[in-house]
Amino acid sequence: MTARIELRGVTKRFALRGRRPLRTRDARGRGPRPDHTVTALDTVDLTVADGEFLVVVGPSGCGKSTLLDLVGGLTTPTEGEILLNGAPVTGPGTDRGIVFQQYALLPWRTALGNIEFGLETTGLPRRERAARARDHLDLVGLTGFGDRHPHELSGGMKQRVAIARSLAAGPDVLLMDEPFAALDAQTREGLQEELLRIHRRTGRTIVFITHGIDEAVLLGDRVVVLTHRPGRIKEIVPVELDREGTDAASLRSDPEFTRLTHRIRELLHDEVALARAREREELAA
Ligand SMILES: Nc1ncnc2c1ncn2[C@@H]1O[C@H](COP(=O)(O)OP(=O)(O)OP(=O)(O)O)[C@@H](O)[C@H]1O
Repeated sequence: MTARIELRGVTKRFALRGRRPLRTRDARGRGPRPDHTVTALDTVDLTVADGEFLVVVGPSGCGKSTLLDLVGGLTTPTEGEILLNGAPVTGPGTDRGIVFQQYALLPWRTALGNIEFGLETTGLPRRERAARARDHLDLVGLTGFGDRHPHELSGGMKQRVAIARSLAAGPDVLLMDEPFAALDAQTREGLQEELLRIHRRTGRTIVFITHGIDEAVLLGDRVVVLTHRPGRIKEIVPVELDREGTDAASLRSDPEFTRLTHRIRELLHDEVALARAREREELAA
């Protein structure tokens, strides 16, 4: 297995500036004591293989977005290190594309213009940029919509443009933070299939965050289940479904699909309850 991304003992703590300290217990349960930091992630070790589709699930506030931001170089670990292609991550780079829940498209630019935007810092000649943007518009199934502005596109189309923009810059890794969460169920299902197709065609490494257990099993080669905060790896569930030539509806009716969703739901159940209890404790403190 060639490692594309490696997290080694990654801990991330945030300072609670201008906020009441949390009252936390130490690892032995001693306390609670006032704590002026919040530990989002605690000693996370994780390797993502080249070309892998890795999905991360966990209760709200357990550090999923933090994990993605760290790999994206938008923030730095408090302890530990993150390697991309064997080299430490020191900041953002065109080798990683990020897609958020909100499309973050430029409203004054067309779909093609938005895709090209990601290429403007690459030094590619203009004509090549235009050709590459068009290829990626086709890749996400938006041929013919290149001249539309974001307000003329549906939510699903906007997210396709955002995915195309991220892919056009030729990243090794696509980081996706709940990219389909704001979409209606039908659009989401369409985009899930589209993303699987794109993954097959491009062989890119994808790290994908979701709250959807179905979505996790449908898309992931492995599903990482995080504990409640501070996020630690609770379990990594391998998904061995034969997706080749199978549509999402057939996959969903596969008994193995049901077994896997059940397993992940079980793993999450206690963590969600513990996360809620912690929220209540912190509010009351
Ligand atoms: N910049 C920051 N400053 C202080 N605390 C932060 C900061 N960013 C995140 N946190 C805290 O770190 C913890 C993890 O946040 P994060 O957004 O990574 O969780 P998440 O699992 O993505 O949550 P959700 O599922 O609700 O999106 C939370 O308690 C959050 O309040």
